[in-house]
Amino acid sequence: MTDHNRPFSDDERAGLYRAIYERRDVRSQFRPDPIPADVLARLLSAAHHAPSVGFMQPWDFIVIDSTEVRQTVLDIFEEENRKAADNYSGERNTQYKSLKLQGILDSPINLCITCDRSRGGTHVLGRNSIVETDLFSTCLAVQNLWLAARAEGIGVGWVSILNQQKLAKTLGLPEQVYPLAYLCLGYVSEFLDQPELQARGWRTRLPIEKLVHGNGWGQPQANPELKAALKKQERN
Ligand SMILES: Cc1cc2c(cc1C)N(C[C@H](O)[C@H](O)[C@H](O)COP(=O)(O)O)c1[nH]c(=O)[nH]c(=O)c1N2
Repeated sequence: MTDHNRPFSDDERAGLYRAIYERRDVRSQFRPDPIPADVLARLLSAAHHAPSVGFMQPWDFIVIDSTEVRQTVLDIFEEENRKAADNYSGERNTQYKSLKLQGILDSPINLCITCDRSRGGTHVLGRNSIVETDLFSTCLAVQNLWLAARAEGIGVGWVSILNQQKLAKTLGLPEQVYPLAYLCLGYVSEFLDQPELQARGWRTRLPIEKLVHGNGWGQPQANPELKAALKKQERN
């Protein structure tokens, strides 16, 4: 057996699940200390090893440390966030406005992960019927980076309350390049033990057994062993 085919040890497996369950979207707990270049390089490499349709690798990574650029993005956020608040009225509006939904200037690095929709030419293997597969692939790069960051003790916060055209212009993106994820990265004072939105009473995690169906939408999952095992998996 070659080395890379060896089974994961119990500790290795536990480490992977720990990163998955203890990963958090971070906005309030960033510390300003810089991320060393070799650590950032490991995160970017983890992202670059995500699966992609037809091995398209449609992503680019724009590493932003300029305060000026980050301030411009924060201004875009503030404008969009004011509009977003209008979706709620009464107590929910007050609650929405009390949420911190970005850490653009609190974090030392912002990272825009883009998707070049034309990479790989006019036809990419596997992207014949579902053209959005390039976007899906780029999301997987985001998740790889997010999990690797957690293992490195680095928090990541995704900021999507942004006008994409204004963001693209700020970053000088070519026409065919889509700003898929705007992320804030930095070491943190703590990782919360549950999603911040749940801790703040906005929304709770849905029970997994309600989300696992049988052989079609809405059909009950009949396997009692799976049902019992899912129940055991429930956590914050
Ligand atoms: C595509 C996308 C976009 C956003 C997010 C996530 C994703 C996947 N999330 C983070 C989101 O609120 C968070 O993931 C959930 O609340 C669950 O919390 P944990 O990630 O488990 O901590 C997020 N958070 C935030 O404060 N501002 C934002 O604009 C966004 N936007």
